[in-house]
Amino acid sequence: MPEAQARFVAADAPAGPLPQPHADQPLGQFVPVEGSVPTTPHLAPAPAQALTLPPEALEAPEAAEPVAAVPTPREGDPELVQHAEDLDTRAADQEDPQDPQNPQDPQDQEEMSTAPVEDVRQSTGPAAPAYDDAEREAVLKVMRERRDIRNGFRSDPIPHEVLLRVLEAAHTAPSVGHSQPWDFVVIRSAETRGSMHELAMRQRDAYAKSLPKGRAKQFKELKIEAILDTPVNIVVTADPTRGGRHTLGRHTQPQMAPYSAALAVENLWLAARAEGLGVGWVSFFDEREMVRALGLPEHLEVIAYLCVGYVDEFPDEPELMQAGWSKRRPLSWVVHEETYGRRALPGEEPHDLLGETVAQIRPLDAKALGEAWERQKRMTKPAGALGMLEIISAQLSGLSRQCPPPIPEPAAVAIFAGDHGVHAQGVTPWPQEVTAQMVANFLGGGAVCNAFAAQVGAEVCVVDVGVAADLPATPGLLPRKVRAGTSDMTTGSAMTREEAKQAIEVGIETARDLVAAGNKALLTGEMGIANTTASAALISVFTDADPAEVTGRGTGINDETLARKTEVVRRALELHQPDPADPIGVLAAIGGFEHAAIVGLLLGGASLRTPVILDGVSAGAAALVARAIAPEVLAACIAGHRSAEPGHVAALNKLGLRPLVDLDLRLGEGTGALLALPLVQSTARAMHEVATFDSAGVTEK
Ligand SMILES: Cc1cc2ncn([C@H]3O[C@H](COP(=O)(O)O)[C@@H](O)[C@H]3O)c2cc1C
Ligand SMILES: O=C(O)c1cccnc1
Repeated sequence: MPEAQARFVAADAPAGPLPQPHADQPLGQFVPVEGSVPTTPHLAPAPAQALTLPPEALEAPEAAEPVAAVPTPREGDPELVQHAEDLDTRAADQEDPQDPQNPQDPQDQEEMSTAPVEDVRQSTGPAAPAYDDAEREAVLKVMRERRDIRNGFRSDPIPHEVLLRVLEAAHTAPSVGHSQPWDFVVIRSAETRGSMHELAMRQRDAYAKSLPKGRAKQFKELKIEAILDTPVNIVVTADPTRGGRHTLGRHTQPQMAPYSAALAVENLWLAARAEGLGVGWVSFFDEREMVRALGLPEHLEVIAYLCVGYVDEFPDEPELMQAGWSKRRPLSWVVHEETYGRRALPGEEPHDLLGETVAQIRPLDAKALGEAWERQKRMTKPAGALGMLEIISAQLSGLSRQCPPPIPEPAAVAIFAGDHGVHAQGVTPWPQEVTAQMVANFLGGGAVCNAFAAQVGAEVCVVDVGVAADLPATPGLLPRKVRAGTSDMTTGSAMTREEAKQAIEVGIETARDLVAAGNKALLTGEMGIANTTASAALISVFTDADPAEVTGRGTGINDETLARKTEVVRRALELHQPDPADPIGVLAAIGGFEHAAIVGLLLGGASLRTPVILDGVSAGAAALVARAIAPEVLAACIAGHRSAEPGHVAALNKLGLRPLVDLDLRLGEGTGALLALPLVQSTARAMHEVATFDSAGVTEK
């Protein structure tokens, strides 16, 4: 039996002392038949009892919280998120007076600073005093509790003196060369607000049309402006000519004028919060259209259109977070020590992104898993009738620690693109330029993955992790090139170990970005002419299969080229003698940048407890590498489909993953994963929507 799919076997009880697997009741258990993936479910009669995982794949219920020490949340401070573990939970305290990292007086602060400071004037006497605790807390509180408000405005008028204080606060903002480039146009007339509302509605529609379906559904539920609901609207403009041509600090950075005006907006916003006034910043405007509609001088830039009014309440969290549109990024993701990429919070050692990610990967949660099996039993259907999909829904529950699990929508496919030095060995009939050309095609919406993504409502995110050609900046393209293609693995290492790690980190960061942006499922995709050669080499190492068994026809090659490709794989393995116990070494020797990035996407997804649907042979190869780095990564992995490449079958068998779709696809790009997405979503939806025998009054047998 493949190792990992043995995870999903029948057991007596979902929680408590972990039961032994029932060898004779393999519901949904994936049993490979003579080394090939079965095309029909090998389902035994449905067991009456719950299904669960073997002990090693389970996390004891009491250990459901992260093991690593997480700073305790501070009451009334829901917003700060320092570490990834907190992404979905609560914040940590930065200003705990007991915390030696947060000194109270400047003397301590000096002691905490380890950086050598050169040429600093010798200080005499005490430094200027800080605010006292209550004052500082008030300042931090207003920043924490400022909200962008769209809902719950009241029509109560704003007294002049209140509005004046708010505008005065805005007017004290810092500005480039003290140019004070802002103006504030206070709009109260219903007619003007009506015409602004119309402009915004048009842009809202245009934006909605541009969204993937999975997102558009969510967006439809969102209120994006309160132009008509608020008694006062304020237009904040910037005059880029104010102060004359020699404005200090604007010489090389002309954008400093609008930045300054944006700081005035923030001041206004904070002061408004302190007055109990809600502010909503509407950015659904064509700026020039608004300038004309409001009759503003043409040389002004519009920085903000603000809706201001009293509110029923200030929500604890951003409205977009409450709506599941996005998540807050932890502070630890964004603070770098000395150089970009050396992430460390003050007082902490810089942490390694890969190590940190691996440390956060946990097995499926036993409690949620048990609840899922219980719920499956109570749903109005014969036990086990949803076959493999019951297993997936239980996996989603265990992964998210929630039953029913969140419906994995919206979803995004990350297509990692890279080129391959081994292309020089004549392993594919296609020229290398096709990689870059297909990237352009993905971005233009003309590839198969685009059609499938549109059909299932997923976002397409293209990442250049190693394309040979320089790619022009294009919306939707993430430029993350580690190097312009790997080296030829038959003559040396494809990548250095450092490059392989860098590409893994690209994948981790892609997972972080997509999950923080609100995606609830990630899909793997790739583009790289010759990458099936690297996939075959990786799979051979991790499955111990002979290159002849796992090297396939890729884009479609004749027997002669297949024989050459197989020999190329064999030669590379002989040259490097890769050691599967050193997965990053293997990846560096014979992998591709896109394989490494997929490894990172899998690890990143697992660390964020977000399901990752695997596509074809390159994803299978990458999953083998990821599993060798962190075995529990499989908790997040769902095999989307089975590709026609023989290596893919070997990889899935070794991983113990059973594919959801089996249609002889041999394309890549994420196409197989995209086709599987609705199946994964359906199973979660069933958990939410299907009635139980009790609730529907259906008699049980
Ligand atoms: C037009 C075209 C579109 C593709 N889309 C995905 N692939 C797929 O084929 C390539 C790997 O096959 P091999 O190892 O044989 O070169 C990868 O780019 C993979 O994504 C394509 C290949 C081509 C030619
Ligand atoms: O199935 C795949 O993943 C595949 C097959 C051929 C070429 N590229 C990818």
